[in-house]
Amino acid sequence: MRASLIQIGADEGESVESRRCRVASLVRAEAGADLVVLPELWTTGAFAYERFATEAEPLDGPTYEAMAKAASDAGVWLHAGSIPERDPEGPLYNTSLVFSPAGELVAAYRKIHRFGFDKGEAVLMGAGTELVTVSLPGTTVGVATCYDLRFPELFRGLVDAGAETIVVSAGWPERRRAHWTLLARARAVENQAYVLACGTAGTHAGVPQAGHSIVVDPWGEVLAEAGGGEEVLRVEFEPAKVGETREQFPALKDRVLGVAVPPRRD
Ligand SMILES: O=C(O)CCC(=O)C(=O)O
Repeated sequence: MRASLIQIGADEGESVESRRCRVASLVRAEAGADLVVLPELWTTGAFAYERFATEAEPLDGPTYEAMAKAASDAGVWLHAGSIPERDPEGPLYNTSLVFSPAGELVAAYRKIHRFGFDKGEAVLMGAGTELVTVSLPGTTVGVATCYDLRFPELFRGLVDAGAETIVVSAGWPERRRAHWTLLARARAVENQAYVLACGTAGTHAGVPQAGHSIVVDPWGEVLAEAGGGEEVLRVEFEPAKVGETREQFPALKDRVLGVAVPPRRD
């Protein structure tokens, strides 16, 4: 399976409309790949909080239109990263969109773990409540977004739902780059799954981005890793390796569920 992770920047000097056109061309240029992945909130930048409301769009808005067309023009499965979604009946959501090679929207995932503690996304957006998987030929893909990477139970839930490849779309800051790499590898090892994690480049809203998009195999080996700037990270991987790894080293079968938790003593 050939995957291309398009690590772009979300610089304020570029309008959202021209970035959308640029990203659509980059996706089209990946014709021949099976799966193309974009980062989190690439229209606005994940830290450009004041732009979430002004640039929010309905699920079938301009980013949907452009990405559906780019996916079908290129004939690829496209994880189009996330948009600030405006739900007419609710709050904003940080929503990832996945398109088939025919340009149909096959999944929308509202980020479950919102980042920012008492500010930013955590207060400006609503939390998703549903795990999302998508069946691609040869592998089932689980969908996660940025801060979700810190929550192993979400990934285990995706594995329980059949995920063998987990795509993480992110806008991870440079300051915690070491966590990004470590957590991507940890999630791959503990779930014996491929992890394809696509971040952003450059700086937006004054926050330098880590870049370093990464693809990790089910044994925890790094198959490919980007640098810090804009880059298309291309990788070829073998989905059957998930089943082989799980069979040869069947740690997932040794899970002990429902262990009693003692009361806290503090
Ligand atoms: O967990 C982190 O360090 C970064 C998370 C983040 O930037 C996000 O979810 O937007």
